[in-house]
Amino acid sequence: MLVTLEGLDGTGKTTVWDRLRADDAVPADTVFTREPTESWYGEAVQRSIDDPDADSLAELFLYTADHAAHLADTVRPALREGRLVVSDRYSDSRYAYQGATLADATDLPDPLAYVREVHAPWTRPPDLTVYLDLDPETAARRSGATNKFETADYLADVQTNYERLVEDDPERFVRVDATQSPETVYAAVREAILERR
Ligand SMILES: Nc1ncnc2c1ncn2[C@@H]1O[C@H](COP(=O)(O)OP(=O)(O)O)[C@@H](O)[C@H]1O
Ligand SMILES: Cc1cn([C@H]2C[C@H](O)[C@@H](COP(=O)(O)OP(=O)(O)O)O2)c(=O)[nH]c1=O
Repeated sequence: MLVTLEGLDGTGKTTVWDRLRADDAVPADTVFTREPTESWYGEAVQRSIDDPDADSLAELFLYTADHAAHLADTVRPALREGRLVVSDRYSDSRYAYQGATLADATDLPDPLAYVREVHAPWTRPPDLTVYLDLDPETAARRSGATNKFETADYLADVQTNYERLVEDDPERFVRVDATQSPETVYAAVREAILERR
């Protein structure tokens, strides 16, 4: 089963992901992974994140290349072995974030739909996506605004895109209110994952 953690920067995804790793109720052979990855593709993505002048379309394809390699070398092999895979960010991050960036930078009529179309023929959709729901102002504050994506204005557009993704696929998503304490958020995520397994 493929579980993904999604939400704006600063919503607590990595906090939850770390706690899951230490949870005895989670199968010991679970694969914990993330996007951007630690590979050289992920390093190329990181260079683009750090470049305020990066071309938005080029950036989409860097993230997408990282996703393709991640699927081939980590996600698909683990799923073939019947293991649980938990990814801190996955393709919905591209649909939501690059959907927002490309809306500003290009004349694409529906950037979110375009990014989904690019993925559709070859990606592996998650079985369950936990969406950590938080207002853009708190998200920007918690994330410390350390990169170009972490401004409340931009995150508001990203949030609108996430809402559209949830609306289009309500059965895949479980929404968790990320304004709650870390303990309460974790308990809700844990229950959602263990229930579906
Ligand atoms: N439920 C929560 N309430 C308040 N602060 C939180 C909560 N979860 C995480 N944090 C804090 O918010 C910051 C961002 O958390 P992090 O897990 O790195 O988010 P993300 O991976 O979604 O960017 C960290 O300082 C973390 O300790
Ligand atoms: C995976 C992914 C991340 N991002 C962005 C979101 C983050 O601002 C940045 C780095 O991701 P990440 O390291 O997960 O940030 P955080 O822990 O703060 O949530 O890359 C995209 O724009 N598209 C993508 O496909």
